[in-house]
Amino acid sequence: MRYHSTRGAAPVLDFRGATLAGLASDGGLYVPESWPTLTANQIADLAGLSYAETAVRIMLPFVGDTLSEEELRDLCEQAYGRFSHAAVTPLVQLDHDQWLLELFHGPTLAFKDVALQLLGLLFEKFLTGSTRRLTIIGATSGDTGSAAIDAVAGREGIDIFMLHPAGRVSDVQRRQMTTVLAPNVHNIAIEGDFDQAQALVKTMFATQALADRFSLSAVNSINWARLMAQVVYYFYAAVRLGAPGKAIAFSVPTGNFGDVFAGYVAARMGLPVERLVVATNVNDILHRALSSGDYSKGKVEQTATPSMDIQVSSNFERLLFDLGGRDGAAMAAQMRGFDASGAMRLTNAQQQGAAGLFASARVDGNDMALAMRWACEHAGETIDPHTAIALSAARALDTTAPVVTLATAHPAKFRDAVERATGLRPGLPARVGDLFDREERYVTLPATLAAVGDYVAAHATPSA
Ligand SMILES: Cc1ncc(COP(=O)(O)O)c(C=O)c1O
Ligand SMILES: N[C@@H](CCOP(=O)(O)O)C(=O)O
Repeated sequence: MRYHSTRGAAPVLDFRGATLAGLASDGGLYVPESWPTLTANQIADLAGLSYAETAVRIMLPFVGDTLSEEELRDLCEQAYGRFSHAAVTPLVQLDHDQWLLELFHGPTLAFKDVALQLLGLLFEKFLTGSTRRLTIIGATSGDTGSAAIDAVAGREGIDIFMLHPAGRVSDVQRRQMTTVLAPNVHNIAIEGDFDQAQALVKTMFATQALADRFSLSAVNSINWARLMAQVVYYFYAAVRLGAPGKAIAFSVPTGNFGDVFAGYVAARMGLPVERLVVATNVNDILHRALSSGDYSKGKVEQTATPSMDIQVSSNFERLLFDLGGRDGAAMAAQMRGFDASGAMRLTNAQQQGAAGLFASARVDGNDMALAMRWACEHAGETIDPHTAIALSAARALDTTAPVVTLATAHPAKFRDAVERATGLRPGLPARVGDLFDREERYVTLPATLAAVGDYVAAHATPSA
């Protein structure tokens, strides 16, 4: 399998190259040259397989010849062996047609572990026997940071620099990052919001002085391997609910558009997906884009769902590229316009293409709290605020298909918000039980390339 940049001007790479590069050198995002498809029989054959084996079947075509099937199986078994639930991503029934897909049974209690546990192992595998070192630069609104740090802490040949917006992540989220004291882990609180952190990461990739000296890589969902691993759970859940004989709808709490784009990939691969609901909080740029074609930035509002306090959704570019006829030059021009003005209009092809599969909803704090209370009172489930945003949208969806809400974080990560809405304060699971007794280490820096770039240059190890 070959990977092309959405902006058409970066080298075409294989899976290993795209994984190690993270972001394409022209500022675009790598996408597979075509979507592999599964027949109805191949989808039916997934029934009863373990999560790790399902992952091998779904990911093998994307990996191409960069790993053998046995090597991929070994990595999947290691990655998903660290989850605390035997089903890895279990389904929980809430109502006759409403389901939760619990994605938070990994080491850091959010859906990011599903992909990042595997990505850490892929980095290690691809670096074995090479003198190349990786300098990973990432931005987090709370969950990617801890999952990425857990996946690479202490690994040979890797330094990780993780930028989070100071004061805008929950205490549990911050401590899950800043109490990891391995020497290759560098936490930076930036004086700004997530969009500024993400923009800084992309600017550092484009800064020659850094790119020439360090082999930069990404752990955010700009890295294709992240999304590839997330496609798996759409198949795993849908097959358990009757696919390929039945179409399933998914409601996805959305910020950077990575998780829901993985659902789009599953649909392109042949999974019968009735609808993908893009559920946003009041930072609703994606809801406006999908409902009216207006993709224009507003100011980032701070909410009880901090991981979704995002206005610029990196992976939306992948969708627009695919729906717009895969024209790299046109995509580059559209993104240049957006970077310059903070706004763009979707083309007719992009808007109509999206309308065939996606629905969207903007859910405010009040409806989020109502959904949390409904889950508690109706089904005895305590859910986190991000999941509640998607559940609220799922319950409003007009469909006869089963609706699966992606439960993206453990409620204990957002204990204050859960308590405010339901009166219940979730306890921290045993695996992170001593979080508040651990020492923290991080620096706080202004959100400028000069400050953060200098810090990275001073603390990273140059690549051989
Ligand atoms: C708990 C939680 N839910 C939802 C999201 C949004 O997912 P995405 O950025 O893939 O759209 C995030 C952040 O990525 C998150 O941490
Ligand atoms: N919500 C994310 C933001 C980064 O998203 P990613 O999926 O692109 O890594 C977070 O929690 O950090």
